[in-house]
Amino acid sequence: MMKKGYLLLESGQVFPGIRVGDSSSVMGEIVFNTSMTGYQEIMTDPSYAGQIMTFCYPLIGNYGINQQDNENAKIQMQGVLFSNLCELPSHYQSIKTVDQWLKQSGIPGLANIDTRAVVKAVRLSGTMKAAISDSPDFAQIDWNQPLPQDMVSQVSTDNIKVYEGSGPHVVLLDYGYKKSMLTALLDEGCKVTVVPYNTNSAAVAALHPDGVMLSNGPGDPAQLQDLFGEVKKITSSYPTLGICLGHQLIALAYGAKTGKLLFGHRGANHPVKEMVTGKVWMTSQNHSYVVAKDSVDSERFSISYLNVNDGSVEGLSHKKLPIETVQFHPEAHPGPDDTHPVFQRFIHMIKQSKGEVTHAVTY
Ligand SMILES: NC(=O)CC[C@H](N)C(=O)O
Repeated sequence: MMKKGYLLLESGQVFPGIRVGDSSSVMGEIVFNTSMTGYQEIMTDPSYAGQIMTFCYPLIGNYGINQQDNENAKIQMQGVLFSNLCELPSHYQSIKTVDQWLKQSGIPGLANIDTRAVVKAVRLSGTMKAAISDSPDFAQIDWNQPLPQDMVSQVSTDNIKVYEGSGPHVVLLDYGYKKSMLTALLDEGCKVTVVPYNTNSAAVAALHPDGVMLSNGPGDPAQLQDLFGEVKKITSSYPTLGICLGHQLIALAYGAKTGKLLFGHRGANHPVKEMVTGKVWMTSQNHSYVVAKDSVDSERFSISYLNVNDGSVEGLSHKKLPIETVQFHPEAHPGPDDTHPVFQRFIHMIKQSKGEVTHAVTY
């Protein structure tokens, strides 16, 4: 029998639904994603740790869950909200339903939620605390309870992992990396060494990298200030690519500030303008925080990409050192991979620094 459940928002609204997945009650920060495809990739993106995620697209689960599309071994989000969740998927690669997967993973969800109304509430009040509960009683929730903190240490790897390749050696600092970032580097022939998020500059140097990449990850980048000093040392020593949280950390390490958007950018069609060419690319995004434009030291960095919708900073380029950063996700999954050349230009930058190529990067 279908069991009732409720989504409660800190702003006071209560939305009835049907319990799916695990039967636990949770609190998290409510966010929404507008992608029309890629629910398995979204649900396994570690940057959602601590959050309750709302799927705007009304039909989820139709092609089931397969063995290929996970971006991380686990679902890291606190909970998930659906409008219409498919119970009978149809796809030759499907091995289970979304509901079965959530149950096995211990993650609670709600289906039959009026997700359009939820998204309108979040757009109005911003990301806020939310709870998934068996009861609609607002007073039973301890709204003062702090949201999960220090999530990067929970989603990062504990040990070093090496992926062989014949090309440049890239050390990937793992703040909760998506598998597709690793795959993008391996597809370009790189050897990749994945290291824990708090690996210091001496330990990175001992691995003799040709370049370093700083991954995406959950939470507020400004709370990771203990890492800024080492991030600055590492990134000033090797050609660097920073993606999403990695981009934010590099900006902070060089003295810029970050702020929080009202409800963030989460979806697969966020337009960004590449400043060098004037071209607009469609990008995949998942973030709440942004680098404050006025805080960027223009002597050192140029803004390489801007968001077309709200003018926010989407990328930085160091004027002297080989450091490139992007707020969007060039690895896609889900979403368009039109910005995959970001990885190719990173590798070009590595080859330039080794003297293997002399011509300038092409756009
Ligand atoms: N995908 C990411 O790396 C997200 C970065 C950061 N947690 C934010 O929300 O802005």
